[in-house]
Amino acid sequence: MFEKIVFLGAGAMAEALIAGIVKANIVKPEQIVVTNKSNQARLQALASNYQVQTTQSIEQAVTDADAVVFAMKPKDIQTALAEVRPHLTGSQVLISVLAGTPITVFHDTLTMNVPIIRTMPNTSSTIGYGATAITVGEYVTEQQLEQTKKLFETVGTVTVVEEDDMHVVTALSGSGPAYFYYMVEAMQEVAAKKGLEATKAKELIYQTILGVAEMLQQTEETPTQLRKNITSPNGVTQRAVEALYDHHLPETIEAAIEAAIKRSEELGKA
Ligand SMILES: NC(=O)C1=CN([C@@H]2O[C@H](COP(=O)(O)OP(=O)(O)OC[C@H]3O[C@@H](n4cnc5c(N)ncnc54)[C@H](OP(=O)(O)O)[C@@H]3O)[C@@H](O)[C@H]2O)C=CC1
Ligand SMILES: O=C(O)[C@@H]1CCC=N1
Repeated sequence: MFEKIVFLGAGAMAEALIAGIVKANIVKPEQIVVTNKSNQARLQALASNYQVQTTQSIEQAVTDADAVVFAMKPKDIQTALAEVRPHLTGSQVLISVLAGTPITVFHDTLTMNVPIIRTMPNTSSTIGYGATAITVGEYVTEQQLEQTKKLFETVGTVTVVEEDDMHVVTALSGSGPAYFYYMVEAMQEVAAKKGLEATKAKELIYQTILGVAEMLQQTEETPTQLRKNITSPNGVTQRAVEALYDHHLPETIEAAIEAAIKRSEELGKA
């Protein structure tokens, strides 16, 4: 495994990965170094919560690292690459979690033959249930690829994809958790309107969504069949599903995914 992993960026996604990696105990917290642009309080919070190292010095962070994770917003990548470039020795693998941003942006900006692995994780990595897609750039060694896969496997599943598929992947699994949270929010709001106690609604809804995920994973059934199993002819579910259809659920989902893909493409061109 990597001896020293550096996170450039200390936001939500960095924390999700750090939390999962530390919990999985595959590298020790002291082998993880985190830095950001300026928010000292944020670094202190991560150090205190996960016992990781923090620094404001890019040089100190990057020079002897063997993996450098780029976890800033896409708009900040050019500045970050300019800061990192003088400290690249050729032995670090660069791992990007940036939405939209193609591997060519790294190569073109750095004008160096550095190994780059582009990933699209999601925040469920925090608890080891992440879904990470990865795509491998030129110059990546077999060992660097295996180590990177292993790293992300400690926080969930890893799916290797073509770089062209990264936009749709981002729309499905990168942003995907937000769609389900939104649905849970809406269900909780209706439950409240109907007068069901919030703790009871929460218990029922959370267990329902967990059960759905496990049924999809554990049974051999398709989602269509699983849905049909619940839908008694002329029963309660049928009415609900018809209402979802009448309110254009499939088109709504498609519109959301198309909008996400479009934004991912825009970020890639920016
Ligand atoms: N959140 C998510 O669910 C997912 C996010 N991603 C990707 O992860 C990346 C980060 O997203 P997220 O964590 O949500 O964003 P946040 O805004 O929460 O965090 C961004 C972090 O980047 C830091 N930063 C900015 N510029 C630099 C720099 N030059 N060098 C080092 N650090 C810098 C910021 O520091 P400071 O606070 O000091 O300004 C901050 O810690 C994005 O590219 C996003 O596309 C990918 C998959 C899922
Ligand atoms: O919203 C975003 O841009 C990032 C990418 C996937 C999830 N969050």
